[in-house]
Amino acid sequence: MTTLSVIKADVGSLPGHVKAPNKLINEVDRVLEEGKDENKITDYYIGRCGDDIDLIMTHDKGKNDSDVHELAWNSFEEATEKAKELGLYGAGQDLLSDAFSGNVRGLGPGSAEMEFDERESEPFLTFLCDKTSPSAFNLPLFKMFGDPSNTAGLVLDPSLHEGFKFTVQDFYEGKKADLACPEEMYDLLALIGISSKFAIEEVKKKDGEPAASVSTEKLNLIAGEYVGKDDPVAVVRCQSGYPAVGEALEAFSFPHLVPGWMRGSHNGPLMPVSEEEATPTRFDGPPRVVALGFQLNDGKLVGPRDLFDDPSFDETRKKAKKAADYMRRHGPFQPHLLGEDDLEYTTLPDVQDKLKDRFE
Ligand SMILES: O=P(O)(O)OC[C@H]1O[C@](O)(COP(=O)(O)O)[C@@H](O)[C@@H]1O
Ligand SMILES: [Mg+2]
Repeated sequence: MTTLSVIKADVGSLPGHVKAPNKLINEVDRVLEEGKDENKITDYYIGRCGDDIDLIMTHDKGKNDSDVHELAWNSFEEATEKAKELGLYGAGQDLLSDAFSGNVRGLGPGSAEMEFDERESEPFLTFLCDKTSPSAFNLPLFKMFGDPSNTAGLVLDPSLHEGFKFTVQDFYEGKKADLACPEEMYDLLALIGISSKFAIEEVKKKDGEPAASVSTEKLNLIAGEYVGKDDPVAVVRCQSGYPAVGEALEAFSFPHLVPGWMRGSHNGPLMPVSEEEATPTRFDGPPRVVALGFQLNDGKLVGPRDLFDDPSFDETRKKAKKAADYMRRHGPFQPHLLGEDDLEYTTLPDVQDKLKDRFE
């Protein structure tokens, strides 16, 4: 069996929250290379989206393996030291604990993992986001795995025709439910449309084979205060029984509104960009998503191909820029400003606290 572990964290960037510089990537690279030499992991690629560093790792140790998670944690710690040395902004921001214990879950970094027997040919995609929340994947994952107007294979290909199972997480209650699509599509949509409360955590085939996995850690809920956005990652298997690469990418052709952007407090369009252009600038955004495509070959990573680095996504980017203009015109008003539930873990309640006594 091969395990795919994508573990990410923001441990410092420049200037402000724009981009994790190469000097941090070099630190992470050194630690992962050592881990590879010591057979802790089989292979790795270091991706980047804005101020977030995304470790795409393969191994045979299963999900939540403490050696693999510790390796990721150590690499982020080394990068934090470098960030401090360079005086970068937000050095060590997502390392919410002083020490590693067992697994990165609950300690700050986000992780999306899946374990499977490699098919004869195993294409998969990783989607890396900045300035948004895990629920940003609700709409595109529904489109990929549940919507025949996006994924033609759901209608045309007998190996997809059965549909998929979605695991939905209520991130305030910490509980999960499995819903089958197409049978329970309306129930599924009744939940995942509420992006302030529910996030898709996994998608599986009806026989339980993994299809997609999302990092659903909510940093603010872990820390109990605003400590930056969760900036999630997702892994999606493609072809032969799964959405084709182009069907998975098509789900991002509409720049839908997602929570995040400036101060994690605004709705804005999710803009698909190349790794090179994953540098959120305007109003710290708009929120970005990068798509890296790989083939797995006996646990080794072949690739990546930077998939949104393509003119067919120019119109989406244009639309995102128009939507960004339109949303910005609302200034501090909703619906540009997030709904009340989402704002609870931002810095706004501190301001509102001061005004409590003014109400009679
Ligand atoms: O100035 P501070 O305290 O870092 O907080 C504001 C910053 O937080 C952010 O929301 C952080 O974004 P990230 O989650 O990508 O780190 C930025 O938009 C904003 O500049
Ligand atoms: Mg970020």
